[in-house]
Amino acid sequence: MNFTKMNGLGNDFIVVAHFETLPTDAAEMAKRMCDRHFGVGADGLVFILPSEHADVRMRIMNADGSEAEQCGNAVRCVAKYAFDHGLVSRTELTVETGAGLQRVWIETKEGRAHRVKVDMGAPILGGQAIPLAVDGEPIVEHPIQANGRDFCFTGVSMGNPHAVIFVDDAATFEVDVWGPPLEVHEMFPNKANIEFTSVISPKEMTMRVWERGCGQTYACGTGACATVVAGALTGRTDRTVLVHLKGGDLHIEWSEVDGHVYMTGPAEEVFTGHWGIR
Ligand SMILES: N[C@H](CCC[C@H](N)C(=O)O)C(=O)O
Repeated sequence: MNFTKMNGLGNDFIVVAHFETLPTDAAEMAKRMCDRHFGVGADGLVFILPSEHADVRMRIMNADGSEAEQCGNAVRCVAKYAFDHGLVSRTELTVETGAGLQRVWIETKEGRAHRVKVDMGAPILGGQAIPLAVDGEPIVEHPIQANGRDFCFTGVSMGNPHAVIFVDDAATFEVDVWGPPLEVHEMFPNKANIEFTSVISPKEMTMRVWERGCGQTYACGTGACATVVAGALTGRTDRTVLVHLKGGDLHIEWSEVDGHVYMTGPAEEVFTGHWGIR
């Protein structure tokens, strides 16, 4: 099976584009192929499929075999793949995801997709919709305890669940210690992606992330969107913010016009390969 290895700011994916529908063993494929010792190695396995409603459809499996509703970095990679490999000929396209229909705008460089802007839709802020084990809207700075330590989180869904926790210095925070117990906390019926964020200024933040089904990743597009929404909801930031991630920067705008969150960042193709013995 041929695949293409891509990433968005180091959040890396194995991209497969020749299936008509999701393979029945997609979860097992993801676990084997994403393994960084016995497989190709990646945060996720991404399928580009035909769509009746959009130019292409994306379905994404996390490295643990769970399917995610949405993935911002992967949408940028899918858009780049579709443009560079001729699935679409326009620099404006739509990608169908588990969160709905994403409008995408591609900026090219030397004839290839370079930076991609995605309309990630409106954030979902209701407790039951995220989902959280508490109701209300929005859920802002809500107390939560993990392994005896007290935190406060703001709940945001971009189609997938996020808990944004503001800390003094995200770049040095012990993500691998506190991410795991929070990911599976009973507050999150479908588990959650956990963002640890520090504010540099109203227009700049640093974020690190423990992703549901993957662990700490170099970047999380939906997480960066959730982080800016939480920053604005808590009065810490404006609605247009540059988010510094481990793998690089994302430009995020939570529009006051349509209430949608717009994410702009790079997408990269690194190599192609063949899975299985020829
Ligand atoms: N692990 C996430 C999916 C990938 C999200 C992230 N890689 C992004 O760029 O948005 C989840 O289970 O919701």
